Amino acid sequence: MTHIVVLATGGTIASRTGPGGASVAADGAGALLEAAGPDPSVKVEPVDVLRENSFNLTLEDLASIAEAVQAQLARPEVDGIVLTHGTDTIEETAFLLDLVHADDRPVVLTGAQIAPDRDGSDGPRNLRQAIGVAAAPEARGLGVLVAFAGQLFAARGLRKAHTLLPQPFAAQSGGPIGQVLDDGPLLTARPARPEPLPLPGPGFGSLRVETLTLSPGATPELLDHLVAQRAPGIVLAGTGSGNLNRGYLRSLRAAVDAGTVVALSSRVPFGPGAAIYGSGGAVDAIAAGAVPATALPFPQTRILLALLLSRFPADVAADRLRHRANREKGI
Ligand SMILES: NC(=O)C[C@H](N)C(=O)O
Repeated sequence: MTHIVVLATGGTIASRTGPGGASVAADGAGALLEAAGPDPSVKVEPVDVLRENSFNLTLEDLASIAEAVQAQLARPEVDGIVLTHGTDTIEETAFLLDLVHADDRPVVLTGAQIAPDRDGSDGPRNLRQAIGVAAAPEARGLGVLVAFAGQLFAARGLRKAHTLLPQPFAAQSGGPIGQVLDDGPLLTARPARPEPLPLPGPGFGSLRVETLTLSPGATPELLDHLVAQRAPGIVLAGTGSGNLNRGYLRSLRAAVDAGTVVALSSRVPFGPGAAIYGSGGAVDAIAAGAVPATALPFPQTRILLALLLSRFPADVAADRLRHRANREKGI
């Protein structure tokens, strides 16, 4: 019988209302499976990894989740993995798992927008559907996926695009790769996937890789501060297709000279970055030494940069980032 492991990490799918009325992660994998109901065609094994709302997760937690997934994939009897997770940062965890995934067996993330003790909870159905995807032969070889509200997304390019709607997710470019029906996935696309990277290095959990978002009047003082603190990596979420402003350029040059890897991304949720503008825009930022990351959303650019910096010296990490985060290079 197909054997699926369900790893639980918390999130709204596991949250219960506390005495003050606020929702907090509480349920473990066993309770989630009980709520989802039995599927006689699949053997499902519950495993608890963490019990956190995903806004509390650290890079160290993400590394632990990656290790937990690897430990399950090391078991030949396991056919697929489901990971339950808060929706706030599912795009980061799913992407990290996808970057290091070197296996045909599916890893499918899911969660909920409405907690199990609130009216209309979507968790049990999402979990049942995610198990159906993880058990489906056609999901093999697709890497790490997110099954949510009847749709299936590739991890790469995923965005949480709505705070509260039952379907909070969207793809940065394109759309979902299929639907999730109650009897399994209906695929309409196959995600292109680059070669897997090594698992996070020992320093990953404590790496200071920060994101700065550009906006009218934004000053480079926070960038200067991070460089003074010796942050090894910074992601700039520029306006539009990845623009800074004239006042940022000098600090950016100083950051790059100090050995900080600065990735240039965009604060816009959809569409690729592009080097079009001078006068403080992306053309000048790249000339000043920022590494363009045009084909990834900025939260995922940060995860890729942190993973690379945990494994390679800064110059190699910058080079790899350039090759892996730009659509001109294929993916
Ligand atoms: N819907 C959710 O899961 C959101 C929740 N705040 C979390 O990410 O843990």
